[in-house]
Amino acid sequence: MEREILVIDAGTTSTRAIRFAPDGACLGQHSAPIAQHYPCPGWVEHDANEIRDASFACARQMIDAAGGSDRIAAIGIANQRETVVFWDRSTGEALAPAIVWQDRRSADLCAALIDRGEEAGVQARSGLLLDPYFSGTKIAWALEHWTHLREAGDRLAIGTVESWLMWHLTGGAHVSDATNASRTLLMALGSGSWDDGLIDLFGVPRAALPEIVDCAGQFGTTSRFGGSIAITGMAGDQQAATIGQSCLARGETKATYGTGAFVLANCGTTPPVSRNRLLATVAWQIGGRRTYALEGSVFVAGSLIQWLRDSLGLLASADESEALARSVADNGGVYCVPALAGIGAPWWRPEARAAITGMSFATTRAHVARAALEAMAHQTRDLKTAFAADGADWKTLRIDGGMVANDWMAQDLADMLDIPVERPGFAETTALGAAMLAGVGAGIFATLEDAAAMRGPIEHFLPTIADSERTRRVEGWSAAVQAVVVKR
Ligand SMILES: Nc1ncnc2c1ncn2[C@@H]1O[C@H](COP(=O)(O)OP(=O)(O)O)[C@@H](O)[C@H]1O
Ligand SMILES: O=P(O)(O)OC[C@H](O)CO
Repeated sequence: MEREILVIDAGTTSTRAIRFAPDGACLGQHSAPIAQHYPCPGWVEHDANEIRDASFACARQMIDAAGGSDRIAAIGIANQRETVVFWDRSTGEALAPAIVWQDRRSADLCAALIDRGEEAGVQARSGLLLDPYFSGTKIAWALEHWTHLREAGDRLAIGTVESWLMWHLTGGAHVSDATNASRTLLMALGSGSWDDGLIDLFGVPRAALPEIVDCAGQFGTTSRFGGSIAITGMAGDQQAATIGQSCLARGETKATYGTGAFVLANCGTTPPVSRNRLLATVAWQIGGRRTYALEGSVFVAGSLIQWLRDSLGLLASADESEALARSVADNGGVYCVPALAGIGAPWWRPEARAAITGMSFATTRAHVARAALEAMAHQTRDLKTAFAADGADWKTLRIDGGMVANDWMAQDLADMLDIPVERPGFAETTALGAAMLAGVGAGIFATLEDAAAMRGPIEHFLPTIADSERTRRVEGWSAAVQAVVVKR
C-alpha cells in the first residue's frame, strides 16, 4: 500500500489535518476551531499555543487513523498568512498573543509612514502596501508596546504560523517559506531574502527572524507522532490554494472565498509591479526559483455571512443565505459594502466602515442576504478590473473555499464577471496544494505539474445574464462603495 501525505492546514477560524493518497484521494480529515479574541475594537488575536496544540491534536488523530507514523510519507503545512507569533527560543513558549492578519492596531503607524512618503519604496522592495494587514507593522507595534519582547533580547523568535508550527514539529528549526516571508513587508521580493532597509524601517531585530526556505524540500523531521516523519511542503494558505487549483501557468487565476477572499493570478518568474494597488507576492519557491503572483485581498467574505448569522441574527445558518437569495427576484435596490474590518484591495482604507444601502419598508432579510452574497461578485469584479489594468486579465476564474458550496453565489460570480467560473469537486484546494508541495519535496512527484494529477473533476458555471442587468447592478454597487471609501 502506498504511503500517505498528511497536511496540516492552520486557518483563521479552524485548523485541520487531512490525509491524502498520492493520487489525490482524500482519506480523512479532522478539524478543530480556533478561538478568536477581540480585546479592543479592530484588534484580533489568537492564542499561539492553541494553534499549535489543536493542529497537532488533529494531526495525531489522522496519523492514528492512517495506522501510525510509518504510514505517512511526508507532512505538508498550509497556514493563515501574515499572523505573527512571538516566542522564547530557550523554552519554545509563546511570549505574547498572536496578532492576526485581520488586526488593525497598526493603522496609525501605517498612516504615519504613508505621510512620510515611505509607501512607494516599500512597495518597490516588498511588492506590498503600507496596510496593517501585513506582519511588519504588527511586529513594530508589538516591539513598541510589549516591552518584555524587547527585554527577551536574543531569546526572542518571531515568525508566521508555519514557522511557529515548524519550530515545534522539529524541536527548534527556525524557518519560514518564501510565500509566507513575502507577506511580512520585510522580504525583498526580487531576491527572496530579508531586506535590510525594510527591517530597519520597522525596527525588527534581524536575529529574531527565521531563515527563508523553499516551499518544497527536506525541511526537517518530526517525532511528535511516533516515528520520524519528514516535513517536505510549506506555503501560505492562499498560495497553497493557487497550487491546489493548478494555476501553474502564467495567467491562471484562482479566488478563495473563506473568512476573507483572496484572488491570485500566476504572473511567471519575474516579480510583477502593480499600478492598481494589487499586491505582488511569491506564489511558490522551489529549488531557489520563485514563481510570482498578483494578489487582490478582500478582508471580509464568509465572515460577513457569519456576522449576519451571529451578530445580527438574520440567518439561521450560512447555508440559509442561498435559499434566501433565491427567494427574491432581485436585491430590491439593497447593496451591502462589507467593510467590517476596513476595506482591502483595491481601495486599502483601514478606516472605512461597512454599509447596507438602499433599504425601504419593502426590504426583507432575504434582500439583505442576497445583497451580502452579491457583494462577493462585486468585490471580485472590482479586482478583475484592477488585474486587467495591471496586464493580468482573467479568462476563467477557479473558485474554492467554504463559501463556494453556495451554488447561487458561484453562478452570480460567473454572471457578474462575465467569464466562466470553475469549481473543483474537492473543495479543500488549500490542503491539496500543500499535499502537492509535500509530494514534490518528498520526491513522490518530480514537479508541481506532475503533482497536479492529484486534482479531481471540475464543475463549470457560465455567464447567463444580459449586459444591461450587469450594468445596472454595477452602477448600484459603485454608488454604495463610493459612500464608504473615505478619502484620506
Ligand atoms: N453555503 C454558504 N453560503 C455562504 N457562505 C458560506 C456557506 N457555507 C460556509 N460559508 C462561509 O464560509 C466561511 C468558511 O469557509 P472556510 O474556507 O472554511 O474559511 P477559513 O478557511 O477562512 O476559516 C464561513 O465564514 C462561512 O460563513
Ligand atoms: O485562514 P484563511 O483561509 O481565511 O486565509 C487567511 C489568509 O491567509 C490571510 O492572508
